[in-house]
Order: sequence, then structure tokens, then C-alpha cells
Amino acid sequence: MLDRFIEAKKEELERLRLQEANGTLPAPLEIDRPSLKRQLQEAPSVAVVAEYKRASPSKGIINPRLGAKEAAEAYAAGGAAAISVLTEKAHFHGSLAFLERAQVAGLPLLRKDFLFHPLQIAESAATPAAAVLLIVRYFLETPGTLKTLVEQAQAYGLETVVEVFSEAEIDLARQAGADIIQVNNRDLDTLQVDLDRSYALGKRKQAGEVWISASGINAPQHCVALGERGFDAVLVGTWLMQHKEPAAALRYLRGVGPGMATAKSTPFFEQG
Ligand SMILES: O=C(O)c1ccccc1NCC(=O)[C@H](O)[C@H](O)COP(=O)(O)O
Repeated sequence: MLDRFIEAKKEELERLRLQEANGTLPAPLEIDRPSLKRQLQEAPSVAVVAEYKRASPSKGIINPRLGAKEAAEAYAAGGAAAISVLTEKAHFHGSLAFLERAQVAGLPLLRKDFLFHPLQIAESAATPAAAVLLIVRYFLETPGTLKTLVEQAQAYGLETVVEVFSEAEIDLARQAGADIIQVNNRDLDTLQVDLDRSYALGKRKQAGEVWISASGINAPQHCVALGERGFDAVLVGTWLMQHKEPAAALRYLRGVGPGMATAKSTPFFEQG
């Protein structure tokens, strides 16, 4: 699957190379980007990063009628700590323009895409994104490139969310300087989700890191269980996008009703 995602990026990279050669690459936005890390760290309970996702390889079309601006407003009203925006076009029907529209909520924005080239990071810096996603699996043979991209993003004032699937990938993420680590519960080949991956890998969290569990989260009990294992945040897309009232769905998920607090605790921390 990851190879298919890279293949779909060929045209985009050609365009970016041409823009660089012509001197028409968009300039970095000179704005104060809110910190995703701080926002997730300071949340009193397990934070929700709510995702704007119109379609996906696992579900096909999810909800093309909900606009990015409307979704962002609903997510903010429902208490999201940050918003993830899928910008990948070919498989997720995303667009960079969605980042501009989602900006209305004033929350940190995560650009979710398949990013592996410095020009894609440069292009991200021209958007209001606060952070970009980097998937360790793309850099198993070239861990130096992951480090370079993390540093390039930082130089632009962008944070990085570094996604892992295994213990070995956590080590690579740390070697690259990652301090926001995301465990993806979805197998990128079979597309099956299994929260046990987060439950197992959560034990590797170290002090000073922010951890996010992503994919397949659709119940307050998931947030409670992940909070008990030290996760600072959950990232939820499909379930919120499918819901008629995303703000209400988000409140339900966050357990803001009586007796449903999703406490954050750190019982399984590794010694850093
Ligand atoms: O969502 C997919 O089908 C998918 C397939 C292959 C690679 C990535 C995929 N999703 C990207 C994501 O990281 C998810 O959108 C995110 O974790 C939210 O997941 P969910 O709440 O299950 O929509």
C-alpha cells in the first residue's frame, strides 16, 4: 500500500521540482503556529485530535458533503484539542486548501499526507499547518532522511508527528529527534485495525514525549483504556466524519457526560 501512495506522489513531486526551478515555490507563511505538542500535553484528559477525512482506502467515500470549515467549527465546539487534515488527493480526496479552511477554529492543524521529500515539507510551510506527519516506515533504509526532514520542519517552525508500527520504529523515530510519536492501529497492508498495537507499544513511552494513538477509535472506553496506558491523545477520523453531529459525537467520545471522565495517567512509562 505504501508503494502505491508513493507512486501517486510522482506528479506532485514533478510539479514541486518545477516550481523550485522556476522560483515559484510558495514562500513559508510567516505566522505564529500554535503548538500541537503543548496543546496535547496541557489537555486535562485524553485529548482528541479530530480528523477531516472525506474518503479512505479502507472505507471508500466517507463524507464529501461536510466542508473543512464546517467540520473544524464542529470539532472545536465538541472540544477537539487539534485538527488533523488529510491533504492526500488520490486516495483520501484531500487538498491543501482544506488546511486554510480548517484554520477558522484556531486549533493546531496537522497535515496528514505521505511526505518523504524536502520539497513537500517546504510546501507544508506555506500552509497554516502547525505540524506534519512523517511515517517511519518510509525511511527504514534511509533513517538519515527522516532526521533531515524532522530538522527541516523544525527550521520552518513546524512540529512533526512521527508514526510508528513497531518497537524498532520507535527507536528510529527517537534517533530522528521525534518527540510526538503516533502509533497507528491500522495495518497499512490489510487495513485491519487492532488497538492492541497501541496497548502494547504504549509501554515504551518516555517522559517528555507526547503519544497519540490513531485509527479505529470509536468509543469512550477506547479513550479511557489508552489514557490509562499513558497516551496523551487519540486521533479519530472516520467515526467523527460519519456522524450526523460531529460536535455531539466528539463530546460523547471525550466522555464529558457525568461519570465518564477519560483520565490521563502514566502507569506504564519507561524510564527515559
Ligand atoms: O484510513 C485508511 O483507510 C488508511 C489506509 C491506509 C493508510 C492510511 C490510512 N489512514 C490514515 C490515517 O492515519 C487515519 O486516517 C487516521 O488514523 C484516522 O483513522 P480512523 O479514525 O480509523 O479514520
